[in-house]
Amino acid sequence: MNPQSKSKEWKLAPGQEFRFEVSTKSTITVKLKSGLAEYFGAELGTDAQYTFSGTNGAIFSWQGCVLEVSGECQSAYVAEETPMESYINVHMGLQQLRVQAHGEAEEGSGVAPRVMVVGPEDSGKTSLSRILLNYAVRMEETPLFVDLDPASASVAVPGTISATSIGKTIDIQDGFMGSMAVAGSSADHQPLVLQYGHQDQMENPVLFNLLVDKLASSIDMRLAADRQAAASGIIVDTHGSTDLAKLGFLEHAIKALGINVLLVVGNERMYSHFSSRVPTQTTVLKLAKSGGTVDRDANFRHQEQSQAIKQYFSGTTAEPRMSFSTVVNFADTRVLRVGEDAKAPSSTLPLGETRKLTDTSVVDVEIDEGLSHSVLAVTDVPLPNDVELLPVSEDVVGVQVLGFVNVTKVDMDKKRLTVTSPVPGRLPSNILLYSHVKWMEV
Ligand SMILES: Nc1ncnc2c1ncn2[C@@H]1O[C@H](COP(=O)(O)OP(=O)(O)OP(=O)(O)O)[C@@H](O)[C@H]1O
Repeated sequence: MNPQSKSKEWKLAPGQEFRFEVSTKSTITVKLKSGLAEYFGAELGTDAQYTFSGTNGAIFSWQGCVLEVSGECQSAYVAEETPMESYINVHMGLQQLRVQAHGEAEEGSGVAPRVMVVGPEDSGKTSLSRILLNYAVRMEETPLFVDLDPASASVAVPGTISATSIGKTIDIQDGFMGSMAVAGSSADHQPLVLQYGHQDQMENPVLFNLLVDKLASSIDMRLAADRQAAASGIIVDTHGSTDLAKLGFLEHAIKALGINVLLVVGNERMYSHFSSRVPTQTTVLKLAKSGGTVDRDANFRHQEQSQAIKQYFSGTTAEPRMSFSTVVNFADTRVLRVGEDAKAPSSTLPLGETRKLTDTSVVDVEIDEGLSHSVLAVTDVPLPNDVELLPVSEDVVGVQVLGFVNVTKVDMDKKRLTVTSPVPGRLPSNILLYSHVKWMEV
């Protein structure tokens, strides 16, 4: 531990990095006094000051700089060794592909980089994705960020997968969600978000892979309509695991998303595994893990997830947002869930009835207190003419999510639900998609 309570100057020589850990109970402020520096690839402004709380981070300088840091860090030090040279080399290789793809975009024949970052937990995959996206944006590219990690969804709430066009560097303080808040409501920049409803792919592997396929075809459609954006390529962040059972999800996604560059961070075994399994057109590169990455325990991860959901409903430090309460009658609302009852043992079925449900069947969720604090997805799925019928699974599975609501009250006497939403007014549809993710404002 190296507690830093007072304001202190940190001098970085070229190629050095200031690493810090700040608990959720304290806040630090960082100012760039002189020179140039970047936070996971996004340049720090000279007049700006940045605050961090409940975060581990690193400020790197290619040219050298002086930083002024005030507040208490759990740990703070300057590192001389970083993998940034190898990361910028990867960026330059990707940028060459983009330049060729832009040149050929008119004919539509350029092969843009479709990059996936894989590796163990806490190996720095999200940080590397962020660096590569920021470097691309600084070259005036508009890459698509694809987040396939439902446990620590960066762009939306946990339990989802998404694809987002990155048109400006990722917000230094507030991360991907901060960038989303600023991106506003321009349709082309709206993230494509699909509700999975679990944080672990193993909960419903069939559904997870199906959602990846649906996301991949939505991405293809979006990029087919914008060849310049297509030439900027995609960068895919993934869940961290070396578990063989989970590598199959990555192999599936590599094929579905047409990945042509696979970056394996900090794991020889995964590198060897994928080298012999990816399609021939996919280049597999091995990259070192940064010595700065911090192993987060379950408690820290839980706090980060709560923080992400809070950010969704209440905005970011830079752009706080109001949330609005809406009351809906049970009778006017359907909460649908995909697949789970398929796991009920056959013995629980009525005599003579055979199982008809599959992992992607749509089932009604009974509205009762069990829904309290649930984070439900808002859709525009139409209700069938006969209200007794369930919407067909094609309408529900992989449908683009419009937003989320948080169930704050279930009134069983009055048969009413109170939900909060970052958007005022009535819900666009009375069909909500269930998730196991729960959250309560504290
Ligand atoms: N160079 C660095 N210096 C200090 N902290 C860092 C550095 N690189 C990454 N971190 C921190 O280490 C933690 C793990 O990094 P990151 O989230 O990028 O890993 P990951 O592999 O994506 O994790 P996951 O297991 O969730 O997939 C994060 O808190 C991140 O902010």
